[in-house]
Amino acid sequence: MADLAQARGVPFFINDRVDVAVACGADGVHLGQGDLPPAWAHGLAPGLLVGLSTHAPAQAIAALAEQPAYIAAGPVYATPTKPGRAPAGLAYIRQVAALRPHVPWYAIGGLDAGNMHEVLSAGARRVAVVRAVLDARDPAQAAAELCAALRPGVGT
Ligand SMILES: Cc1ncc(COP(=O)(O)OP(=O)(O)O)c(N)n1
Ligand SMILES: Cc1nc(C(=O)O)sc1CCOP(=O)(O)O
Repeated sequence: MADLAQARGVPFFINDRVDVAVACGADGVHLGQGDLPPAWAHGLAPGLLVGLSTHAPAQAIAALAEQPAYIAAGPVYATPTKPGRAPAGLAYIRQVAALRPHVPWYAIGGLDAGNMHEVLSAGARRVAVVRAVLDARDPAQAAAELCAALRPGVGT
């Protein structure tokens, strides 16, 4: 996977596991609130990029102080991919946008081409999705529709 991503110029992140990220030559590791603290990841693997999940304004502020490569903000909507996790809502997206993060940030959770305009209106410019692509009958078509919804007017 690392080789495939590198050949296409796509950053390759491993979820949760710093050791696996280092072992496979990944560009970075994604850490949730219950995972290894980001400072530990930086200490254990100084060259490794670190992405961070956040679910509330205080977490976003703390995450942005940890030299992240990016942060994720969500879940915007309740999603079966994260059962039991309370939605942070569009209000949280507005709050993160108001922080004017100095690194890329991604809205996540319950997003698809049909509701993309809502997170765009709330200030997000990047999104991460699971079901919108993985559950689609035609994942390539679904990805193209997401790109079109994310950048209205581009390519039309
Ligand atoms: C951008 C992005 N967000 C979330 C994840 C994975 O998150 P997960 O480990 O399922 O949950 P958290 O504990 O991080 O909230 C990811 N890989 N990338
Ligand atoms: C992996 C993940 N992280 C979230 C967070 O809020 O940090 S929500 C989420 C699930 C996203 O899946 P779907 O696009 O199917 O809703």
